Amino acid sequence: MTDPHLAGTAPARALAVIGAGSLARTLLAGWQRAGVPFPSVLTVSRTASRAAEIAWPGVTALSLEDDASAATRAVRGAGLVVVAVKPWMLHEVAPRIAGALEPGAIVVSVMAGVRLDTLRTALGGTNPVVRVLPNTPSQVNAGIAGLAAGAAAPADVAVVRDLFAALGDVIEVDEDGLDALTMLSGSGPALMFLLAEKLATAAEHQGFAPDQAARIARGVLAGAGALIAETGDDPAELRRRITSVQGVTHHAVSVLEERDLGGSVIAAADAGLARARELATAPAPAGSTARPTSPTTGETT
Ligand SMILES: NC(=O)C1=CN([C@@H]2O[C@H](COP(=O)(O)OP(=O)(O)OC[C@H]3O[C@@H](n4cnc5c(N)ncnc54)[C@H](OP(=O)(O)O)[C@@H]3O)[C@@H](O)[C@H]2O)C=CC1
Ligand SMILES: O=C(O)[C@@H]1CCC=N1
Repeated sequence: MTDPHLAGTAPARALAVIGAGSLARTLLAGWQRAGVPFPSVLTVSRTASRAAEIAWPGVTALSLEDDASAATRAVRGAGLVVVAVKPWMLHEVAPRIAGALEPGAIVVSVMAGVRLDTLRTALGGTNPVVRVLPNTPSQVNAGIAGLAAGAAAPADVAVVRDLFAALGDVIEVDEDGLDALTMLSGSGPALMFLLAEKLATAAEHQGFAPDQAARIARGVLAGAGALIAETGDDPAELRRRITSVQGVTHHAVSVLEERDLGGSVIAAADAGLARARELATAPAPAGSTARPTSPTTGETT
């Protein structure tokens, strides 16, 4: 009889997460919040300090620093394996897990850019592999994820779809669509947070104390998000309701339009798409082992 931890629906499967960084923690927090009852959850990080950060109740956190065979141990007995390391770490992770994957275990890659062909080859070519591109609001079950199924069997795709549906919306696309979604929905929350940061800076520029400026920015972003989520109304319509003829909003928005906000966002989307495509083959960027590298762009590593 098939071990129930290796087959069936997502909640029935033992889960291994390779990587314990920002996205791994986001996903685990979202699944815990949604009450997805995995029979067991193991994570693997490079360092013991990172493992300590994710050793939550119900999570066994292993590290390569403590145990060089941690990745192999984690995937043995797992019916679901989520690979959540930086794209340029795949070459180091794949040899550790390829030979240890259980027959039929579904591998979910959340790595930006890395193509299904590359993943299948690196992992030995026998396990089903599905790519998913989640975002950090998944932590509060308000995420949006792209899913590219490739050649995976419909039953396996359904398991992965259900898993990410617990974290929010799931859009099924081909791999080119997934590369585009990497910036649009994967990085999208960062654009919104950047806008909130700029709003706080503008508030300070106009004389508000830093704590008041932060409250203003947070309140505006949270309030606008709640309004669009709860009403389901079109963002253009919600904006119109704020914009009086020749009023304050009209004047403020005109400044952004004159400076081509729309063109800037399209250019940002194009730059993100180009980088996602580059990540398919790119080596690690310089300084990528130290984190954070930049207070301006705020990379995690
Ligand atoms: N952050 C986001 O919003 C999104 C990220 N992604 C993708 O998710 C992936 C992870 O991103 P993110 O979580 O932000 O990155 P982080 O740098 O925060 O996390 C990467 C994790 O990988 C671990 N790691 C590195 N090498 C190994 C190894 N050989 N074996 C096991 N674990 C290892 C690191 O361990 P240690 O900390 O100990 O070094 C760290 O815990 C990336 O591929 C990214 O493209 C996709 C969508 C959104
Ligand atoms: O910045 C990155 O590369 C990852 C993918 C999308 C969001 N974070």
